[in-house]
Amino acid sequence: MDSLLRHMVDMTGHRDHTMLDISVISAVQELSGALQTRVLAIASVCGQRFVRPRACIRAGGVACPDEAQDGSPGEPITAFPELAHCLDHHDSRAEGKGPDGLRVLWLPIWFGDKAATCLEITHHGEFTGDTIHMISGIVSVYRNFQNLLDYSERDSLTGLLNRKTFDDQLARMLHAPDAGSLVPGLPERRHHGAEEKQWLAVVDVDHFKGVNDRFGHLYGDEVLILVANLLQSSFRAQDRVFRFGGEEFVVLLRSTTLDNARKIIDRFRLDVETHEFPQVGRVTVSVGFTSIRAADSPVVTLGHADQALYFAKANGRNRACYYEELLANGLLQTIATNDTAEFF
Ligand SMILES: Nc1nc2c(ncn2[C@@H]2O[C@H](COP(=O)(O)OP(=O)(O)OP(=O)(O)O)[C@@H](O)[C@H]2O)c(=O)[nH]1
Repeated sequence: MDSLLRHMVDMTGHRDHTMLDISVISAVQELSGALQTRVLAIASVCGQRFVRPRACIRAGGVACPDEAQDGSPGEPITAFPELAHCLDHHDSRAEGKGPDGLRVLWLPIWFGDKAATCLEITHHGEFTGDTIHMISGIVSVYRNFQNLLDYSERDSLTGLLNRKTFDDQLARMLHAPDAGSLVPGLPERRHHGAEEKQWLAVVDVDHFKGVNDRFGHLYGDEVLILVANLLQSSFRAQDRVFRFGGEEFVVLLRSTTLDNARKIIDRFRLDVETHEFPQVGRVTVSVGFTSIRAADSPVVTLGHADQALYFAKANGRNRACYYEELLANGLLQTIATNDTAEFF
């Protein structure tokens, strides 16, 4: 009992998903006497489900697969038939027996009808009812705590990531390889001769004050929610979309060429322009975007995209402007930036 309490205190003391994962698998590993415990991430890429280990503990040591080393979405779900069946039937757990006689228990972490995470426990012998009961209890605490962490990282109106998580996500993106091109069975998206980079785009709703003034804040909020939905459907799963506050959004685009970044951003701009917003009608957005260089601080990169955004605003709105191009054409000038200055 002491040991269980100690683990509960440890699990609920973290404010970071990776540390929470490690403390959960440490608890399960020790309390169930398992051979191996893993946290598996379940992701859907181009309609296919993949399973990727996010954290793993084996024989007393923690080994955490590093995103920087492993950009692949993982193994296809077909390699885990019992888990696939369990997910399809919304079951709380699945058990399997390996060719070596080892028993495996999978416990998906359900949020409504979605499970993006699963615990996998490998054991010498059969799992007793008591062990399953104890692990299920830990999974419930894990789920509640993951929920709390998610809540603190997301904007309550749109459900997008909030500003607080931006620096962390930017660092992850800079250090992770191109996940999209590593999907097994799918053609690589690389373009011969064209350089793939990471991109940052700042999106701002045009004349949004006018929307609030004419239709009221409730309709203004509705516009923000619909723009957030269009952002999420326009960009890929490996990109990241944030609401920075007010009517301003930021997108991190992972590993693509300038031509593609332009196309994706412009397709989104057009999606907004052609969307029929209830009551409000037509809404447009302006976008400023720039390439992300590891040498630049987040503040400098945001400043560049922001300069391009202001250019778009000052030159007709409802357009996407590329910072480096404006600079090369003499339409913008480099601004000496104090790295510690707050742009937003
Ligand atoms: N409904 C709603 N309005 C918000 C929210 N956050 C900020 N706003 C409003 O967004 C408006 C932003 O207006 P401005 O910064 O003047 O910009 P704009 O009218 O969009 O004009 P341009 O950006 O120059 O095209 C302000 O009226 C804010 O009150 C929110 O969460 N909900």
